Amino acid sequence: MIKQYREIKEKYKDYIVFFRLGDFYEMFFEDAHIAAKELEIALTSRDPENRVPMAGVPYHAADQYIYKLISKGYKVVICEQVEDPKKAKGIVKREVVKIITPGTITEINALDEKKNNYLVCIYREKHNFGIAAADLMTGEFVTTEIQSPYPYQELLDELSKLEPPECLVNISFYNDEALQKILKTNFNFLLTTREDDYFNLESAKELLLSQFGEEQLADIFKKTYSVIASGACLNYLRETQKLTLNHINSIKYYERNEYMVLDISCRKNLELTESLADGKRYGTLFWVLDKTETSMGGRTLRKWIEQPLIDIIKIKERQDAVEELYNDYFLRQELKEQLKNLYDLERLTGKLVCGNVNARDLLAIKNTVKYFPKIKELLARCRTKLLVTLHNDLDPLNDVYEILENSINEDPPLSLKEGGLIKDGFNADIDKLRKAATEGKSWIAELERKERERTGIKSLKVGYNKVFGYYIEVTKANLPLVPKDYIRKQTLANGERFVTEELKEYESLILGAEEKLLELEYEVFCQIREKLIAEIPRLKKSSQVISVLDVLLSLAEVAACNNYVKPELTLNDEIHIVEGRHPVVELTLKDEMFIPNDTHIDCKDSMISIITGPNMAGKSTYMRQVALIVLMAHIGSFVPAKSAQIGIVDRIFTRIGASDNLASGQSTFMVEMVEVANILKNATSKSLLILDEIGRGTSTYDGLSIAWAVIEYINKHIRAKTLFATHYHEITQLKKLKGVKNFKVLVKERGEDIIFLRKIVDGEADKSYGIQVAKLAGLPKSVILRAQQILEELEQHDKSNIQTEQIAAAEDVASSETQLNIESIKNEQVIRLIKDLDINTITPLEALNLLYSIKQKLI
Ligand SMILES: Nc1ncnc2c1ncn2[C@@H]1O[C@H](COP(=O)(O)OP(=O)(O)OP(=O)(O)O)[C@@H](O)[C@H]1O
Repeated sequence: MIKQYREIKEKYKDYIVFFRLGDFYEMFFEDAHIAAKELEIALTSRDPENRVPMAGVPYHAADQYIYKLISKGYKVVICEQVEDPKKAKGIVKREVVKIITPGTITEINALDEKKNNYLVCIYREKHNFGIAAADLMTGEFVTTEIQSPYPYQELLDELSKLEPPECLVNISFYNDEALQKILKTNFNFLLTTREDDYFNLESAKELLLSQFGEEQLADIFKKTYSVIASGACLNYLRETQKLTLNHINSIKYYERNEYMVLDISCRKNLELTESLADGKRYGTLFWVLDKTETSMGGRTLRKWIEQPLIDIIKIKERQDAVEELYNDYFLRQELKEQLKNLYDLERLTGKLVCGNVNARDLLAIKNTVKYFPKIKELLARCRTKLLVTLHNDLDPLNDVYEILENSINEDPPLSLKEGGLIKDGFNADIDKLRKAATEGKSWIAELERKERERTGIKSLKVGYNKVFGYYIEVTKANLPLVPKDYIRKQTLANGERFVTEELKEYESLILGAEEKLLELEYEVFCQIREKLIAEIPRLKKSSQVISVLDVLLSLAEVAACNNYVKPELTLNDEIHIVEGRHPVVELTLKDEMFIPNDTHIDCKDSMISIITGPNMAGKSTYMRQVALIVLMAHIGSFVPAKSAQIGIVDRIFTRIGASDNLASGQSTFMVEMVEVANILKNATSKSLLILDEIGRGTSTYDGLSIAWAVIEYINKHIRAKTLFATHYHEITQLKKLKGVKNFKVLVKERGEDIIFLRKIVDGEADKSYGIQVAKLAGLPKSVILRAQQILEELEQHDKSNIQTEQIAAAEDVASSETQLNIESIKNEQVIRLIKDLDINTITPLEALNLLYSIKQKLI
């Protein structure tokens, strides 16, 4: 066994080998050490001398252990026991049946159902990147390309959208240390590498053709880098997956400019799907908007949030559908009631194609499609375009329901080899077998009764032995009564044994019934599965309809529960929000009421809002709220406001807070500047910029100058709608520029304390109130007092500096006088030199030297 293990390990060096042994998976040597440490399980040994360290996990609980290892970046190979045909019966060998890496997890139950699990493949050639992403569970396969002089940022943006657990890259890409560092510091995925020749255009084309067919590929084949990445991605899947990849049957090329661009820091800062605090869902926009009933709806909503639309027509279609569901309370609740019953049809369909569905999965499919006719009936009441399309596209799948309803047992076992899968009445042979197996004995008793009656032999009995099987025994005295159709089998001392055609037929049924029943049930199950596989395109289409419907219902429900309003979308580059609120903060505030605020920005007179105000006043909340409202409007959602007019925005950029990125070797300030540089490089007049305290990571004057220059640059060159929060009060002087306006957050002073009013009004703040905020935060009294003292001294110092400046200015005047005195001194020295001069005796050389000396004195 250890020999087999070593052989497999030799081939799969970087993997943890799960070796099946009866009811356990065992791991040996180094794998055992890793498993014991990472899974917190006991490390034992296989032999008494402790030479073979071993760790084991139970077979039925293996999923969760595998998931734990995979989420820590390990790769796993599963080996199952199979009979070795070359060896004597009973001897088993182990075969690799599955390779699991973070991007190719297919059946792990512990996975987040509301998240796609992509294997992403990146092919890089100079500044060109091909990206392909496959989700094995849903069968989704998408690809795109990046070709730009500044591709790193765009690559990061794309990856942050896909959030893959594993990335396959070509080796020369991997060898680029700078890029590798950027990837490693920004993401937590497993980087898998393959040699460059793995990324080959010609073999990629061949592979793609065999997977997707010519029709789908005509346009994609024009995108060389996409083709190479897609081919390598597919190759890797084939390499790692023993199961079929038939469910990956469509490929989509997406243009990145179909969606609003949200860069990586924007996704993080706005806490779209993961909170800044702990990476969890609580406190994010997704958390607020997710009232979906199905996992597939949850995944779709997540995608909508991560990819807001920019096509106003498509957004309005979504909005109108949300509005209809918002207005019709009863329809909404009735539809939600239906959706509550549905299973994850998208993933079930994925499993179906992989060929690894069990009877319970088929039952789940049946119990999902069962509700489709009712959902379709409810949708028939809708009038808006998108809901009408959903109604038309929803296939009620009555035939699929019928097949499953008639065939699959209500409570089938997990295993496909234990029987109990198929309902009575579906297949006559199964019925017979089952009857024979379960009712064999009573059938024999019944036969005995029937034969006694027919022959009139009261002592006739049906018996069984291993040599002849079932027989009819008649005593000597009764032999004349034996009917003609009895076939003699054996003569005994006091009687004879017979068989009949009917008995022989039933005997074979009874004897092999159990075994045959299991075989036949499995066969019939496979036939039903094949029938369903043929219906996969219909199943897929309907699950897409349900996902979209679920999201629309969720958006309508959230809008109704949280008092949102339908924003008016425009193409006029203006944003007007009346009484806007932060969708997350308003739900998480405990003791305070959320104070709404207005926003009016455009590309002309109100292009840049400079917002000043004390710490904790609500500047960041306000700016994030504007960005979130704009983003929500672009996904088709209603927004937390009294009214809103939102002009279509191509990108939202945020630079918020100082996030240390020590692992990348970059200081806080450096990170900040890289982000600002990215914004200035990529923002357009259609973008929304949220800039919070730019420049605070360096000395006051440097920071102030940078902030100042950035605003001037945006105002002059980019002309993007901008919200700019700052503590540098000097910046407010920029209001003299056309398009720049000052706002402040109101606070009220009460004695030494301040009260936050959270209201944004025109004008500039006059004070920072930093010490009052520190006091609120609970800094020791002595520290607060000392801080106040220092502040006073500094302010005093500032005042005396001003006085010093005045004195200095006066001294300037004085020094100009001093300069005059020096002139006269110099003149005196020159006069003394000339006074001793005798014009008759001086040689030409002496005259020259004297002239030089005079010059020296005068300069
Ligand atoms: N409009 C509002 N209504 C009610 N509470 C609010 C509002 N805005 C902000 N808050 C509360 O005030 C807290 C601080 O707000 P925020 O972080 O936006 O302040 P800030 O001005 O950006 O502070 P700093 O300058 O220190 O970063 C928030 O966590 C929130 O609890």
